[in-house]
Amino acid sequence: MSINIHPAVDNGVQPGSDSFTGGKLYCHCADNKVEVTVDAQCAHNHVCGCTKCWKPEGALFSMVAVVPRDKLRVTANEDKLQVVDPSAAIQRHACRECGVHMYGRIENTDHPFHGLDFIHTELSDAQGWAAPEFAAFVSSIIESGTNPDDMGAVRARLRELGLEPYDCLSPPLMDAIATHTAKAKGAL
Ligand SMILES: N[C@@H](CCC(=O)N[C@@H](CS)C(=O)NCC(=O)O)C(=O)O
Ligand SMILES: [Zn+2]
Ligand SMILES: [Zn+2]
Repeated sequence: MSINIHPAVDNGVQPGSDSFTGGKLYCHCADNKVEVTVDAQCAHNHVCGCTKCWKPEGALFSMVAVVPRDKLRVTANEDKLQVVDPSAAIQRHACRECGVHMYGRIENTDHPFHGLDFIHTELSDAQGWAAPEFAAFVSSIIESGTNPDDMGAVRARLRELGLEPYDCLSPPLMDAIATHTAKAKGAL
C-alpha cells in the first residue's frame, strides 16, 4: 500500500531557514489567483488529519502552520474568498473557484489561539518556511474514509518521516490550550 501523507513531506521533510521572513501564497486558479502576503516565518507547522483542513488531491493530511494575524494580508482577488463554515472556530477563507483554503482566522477573542492565522505554506513558491514538526488529529483520517486497519502503517510512516503522530495536537500545544483555559477559569 502506498501512503500519501502529503506531497511536501512524502520525499522527506525539508528543513526551513532561520533567516526566512515570509512570502506570498497563491490559490490554484489558472488566472486571477487569490494572493495572500505573509510578512513572517510560520510557527507550529504540522500535518493535520482532520476533515476541516484543506488537503491537496490524494493526500491523507493537510499541512498547516500559524502566523500572527497582523502579518497576513490579502493582496489580490479578495472578492473570490468565502468562509467555508461560519460556525467553526477557525474561519477558513477559501477561493470560491478552486476551493483552496487561503487562510484561517479565529475571531473569538477568548480562543487560546486568537491572534494567529492558519496557513498552508505549500501555496507559496518561496523556500525556507519552517518545516512540519508533528502530525495532529491522525485518527480523524478515518472520518475521510481511511480504513482503520491501515492506521498502524500510517502512524509508522509518520514516525519514519519524524512526524510524531497525535490524535489531537502535540503535548506542548495541548498544554498551552489547557493553561489558557485554567487562567480563564481562575484555576491558575
Ligand atoms: N475529528 C474532527 C476533528 C476536527 C477538529 O477538531 N479539528 C481541529 C484541528 S484543525 C480544530 O482545531 N478545529 C477547529 C475548527 O475547525 O474550527 C474532524 O476530523 O472533523
Ligand atoms: Zn482559486
Ligand atoms: Zn485540521
